[in-house]
Amino acid sequence: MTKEFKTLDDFLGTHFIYTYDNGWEYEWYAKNDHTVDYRIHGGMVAGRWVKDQEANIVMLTPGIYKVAWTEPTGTDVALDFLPNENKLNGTIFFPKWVQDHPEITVTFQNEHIDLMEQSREKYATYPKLVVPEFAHITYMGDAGQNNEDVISEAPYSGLPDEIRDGKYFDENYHRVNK
Ligand SMILES: C=Cc1ccc(O)cc1
Repeated sequence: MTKEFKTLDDFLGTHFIYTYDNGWEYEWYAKNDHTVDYRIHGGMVAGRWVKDQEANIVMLTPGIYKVAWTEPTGTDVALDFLPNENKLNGTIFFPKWVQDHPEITVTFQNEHIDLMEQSREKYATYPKLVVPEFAHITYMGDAGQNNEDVISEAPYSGLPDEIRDGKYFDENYHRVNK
């Protein structure tokens, strides 16, 4: 993808893969102006995936976007995307229990919201683990808004490469071999 990002509409519907400087690899989709989907390929909670997370999404100035949300786990996230420079800055604020029991969160969260809410009550919130990192964007795709094929299955080894190699989506940004 080579377009220059100027407006909020340029950002909405964009699908990203990026690697944080700490090595954590994330895949994230601006599904619409208030919703995000994502999949985690590397890092403390690799294997986790989420659809239809409500988020606040704004353009700060042409081509620079801020996204923030709070999760059922109690994890808070703030991302600043500079897609024209292939980079972003993200800060993740993990409650202590996610650091202590990451395996509880490594699932398709949408089917386990009750477990996330029970766990955030049962275990410790503090001290939080704050992870502020820059990331390098390794893939950008124009998926269009509300495309349910973008994040539609659990992460697996090699998936980011399939996407980057153009083997995962067809010309209409639908998943191949579905
Ligand atoms: C905890 C979720 C999350 C999703 C995307 C990202 O870049 C950082 C955190």
